[in-house]
Amino acid sequence: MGKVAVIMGSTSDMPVMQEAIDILEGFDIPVEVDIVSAHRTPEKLFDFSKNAHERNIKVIIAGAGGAAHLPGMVASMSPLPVIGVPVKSRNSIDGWDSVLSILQMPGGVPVATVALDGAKNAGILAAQIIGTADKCVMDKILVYKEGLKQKVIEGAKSVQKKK
Ligand SMILES: Nc1c(C(=O)O)ncn1[C@@H]1O[C@H](COP(=O)(O)O)[C@@H](O)[C@H]1O
Repeated sequence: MGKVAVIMGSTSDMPVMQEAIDILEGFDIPVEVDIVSAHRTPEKLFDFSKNAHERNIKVIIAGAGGAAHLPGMVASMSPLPVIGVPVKSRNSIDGWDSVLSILQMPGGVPVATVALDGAKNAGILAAQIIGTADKCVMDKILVYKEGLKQKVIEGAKSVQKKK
């Protein structure tokens, strides 16, 4: 099965990005985790982006805060789908700096951007992409979605009883 790479600009992003890792591990998808910064480790960014598709990585999740150039720069150099996670870092402008840096990509270089601190959805989206070529993962996603539905149905029942 193909791997998902979860990269982030700093170790300080880890509490947010861990949610993507947890989701992927829950679906038994192999995950590779690393710290890569467009600003601070540009050579590593170049090497990672140019070679990821040769290492059985199928999707890249990239999270960063502030002037979050990491996801877009990875997308500029890699042929793989890139999911961007805007992280609300310390000293951020309420997270808007990160959201807009990741979301507003020029035509031709897409980054699938999730919500602010939305690493959980990034993990689910990556799993769904892997699931298109792996029936085992697809079955687990169907079970996951059924679980979401049942939770709402049970929640509705408990509210109705209280009426
Ligand atoms: N946005 C970027 C990039 C990048 O885009 O390459 N590298 C680090 N950062 C971000 O800087 C914030 C503060 O980092 P520190 O906590 O290390 O000072 C983090 O949210 C990180 O993602």
